[in-house]
Amino acid sequence: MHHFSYTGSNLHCESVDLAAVAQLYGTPTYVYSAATMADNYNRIINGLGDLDVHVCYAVKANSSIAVLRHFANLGAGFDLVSGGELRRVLAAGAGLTHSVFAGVGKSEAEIRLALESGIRAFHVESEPELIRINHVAGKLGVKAAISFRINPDVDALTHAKTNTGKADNKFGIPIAQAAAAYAAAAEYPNIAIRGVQMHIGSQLTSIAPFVEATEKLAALAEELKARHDIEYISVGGGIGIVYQDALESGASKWWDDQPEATRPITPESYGAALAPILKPLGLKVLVEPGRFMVGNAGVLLAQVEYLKRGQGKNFLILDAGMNDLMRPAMYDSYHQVVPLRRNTSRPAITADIVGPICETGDCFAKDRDIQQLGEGEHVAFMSAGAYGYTMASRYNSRCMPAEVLVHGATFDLINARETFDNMIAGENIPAFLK
Ligand SMILES: Cc1ncc(COP(=O)(O)O)c(C=O)c1O
Ligand SMILES: N[C@@H](CCCC[NH3+])C(=O)O
Repeated sequence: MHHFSYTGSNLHCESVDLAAVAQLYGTPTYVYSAATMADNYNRIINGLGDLDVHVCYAVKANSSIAVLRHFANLGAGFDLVSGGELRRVLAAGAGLTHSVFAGVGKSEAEIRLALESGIRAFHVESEPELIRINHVAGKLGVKAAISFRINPDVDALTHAKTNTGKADNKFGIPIAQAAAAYAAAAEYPNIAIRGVQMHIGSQLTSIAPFVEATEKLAALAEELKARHDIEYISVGGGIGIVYQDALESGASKWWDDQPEATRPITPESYGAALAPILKPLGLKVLVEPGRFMVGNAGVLLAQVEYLKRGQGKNFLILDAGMNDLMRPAMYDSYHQVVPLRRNTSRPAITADIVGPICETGDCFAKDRDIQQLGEGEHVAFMSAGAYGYTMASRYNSRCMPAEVLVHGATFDLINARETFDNMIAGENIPAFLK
């Protein structure tokens, strides 16, 4: 259940009129609902209720420091993939006792920072990485806790760019080599084995790949338990969310109407399918959801610059571009676009919804039916809370957008819009050019 709906003709987030946010802070601006994030966290916990479960929220989905603080307050740990994410979690005032560090290219500096900050475990993706972690831990005089990320060679049946658990993906140790990798790890003096981990892909809309991969990982964990100190099994993230008609889909009815292949997984169906496989292991269970926790908890507000009437084509030109919300350009992703002020007496138009960037790919939607809108009016991109701001860039020398967090009837600016001065600061002209 998300907390975005029309009250009268105005789109609200919780009890806040989003037009008021756009008015006060301008656009493009991301707006997040604290209540939706809390609901999502609780649904994951309850969905897996039967297990000794800990949520490691995948920071890459939305790394705003206020959002991290919110999840830390709810009891979550974090799934990190860089020193930058680690520093943001510390800046949020959270410890790393329940946090894990993933990624195929951990640098020596990142490993050192994670060890010094008390990371719970590294999720190791190759033998050279293990050697490096052992080396850095030795220099610091500590033992590094590790789990291997296992590549189970399962097709997640998602977009080719978000499949991560097939043999030809760069991620993880092939499952056939796992037992040998653990045996080798046990010989390193500065390494302590803690568990097994996988992550097969993102935006999964079918439960079957989760089940297949979890069965493979659970069998491996069972085998390893006899020889190693296996404390937990981490099943990664990947739970898909609703993008199509997101605004009407607060209730579960929408999911039930969908054909099996496109029906997003619910935490309840996910828990019901995985718990019987995981429970007999008697291990702690980690989950690393990113998108599910924040995706439907955020929107991107944008303003109409122009309605351009082209040759047999309308273009609704916004002040948000692909640099602000990259998903449509990168994955052809669908985001519902709705007016902040709904006016049913207005005619509908069919238009390409585009941004100001000098790229043909700067197109959010092709031939989309939308209420006619003019200069200065506002729209919201639904389901933009995950991989929105975190994938934004300054392309075309545009400033990073603002971020706002709604809590009931109040809202706070949690990240101010970048200024031109800020964007330029730090660069300099070398002497030979002066
Ligand atoms: C290791 C790991 N865990 C968790 C996630 C979060 O995935 P999602 O946002 O699909 O839940 C990712 C990103 O795909 C990941 O690489
Ligand atoms: N960033 C992607 C998904 C990849 C998740 C990280 N491995 C998205 O916007 O949907």
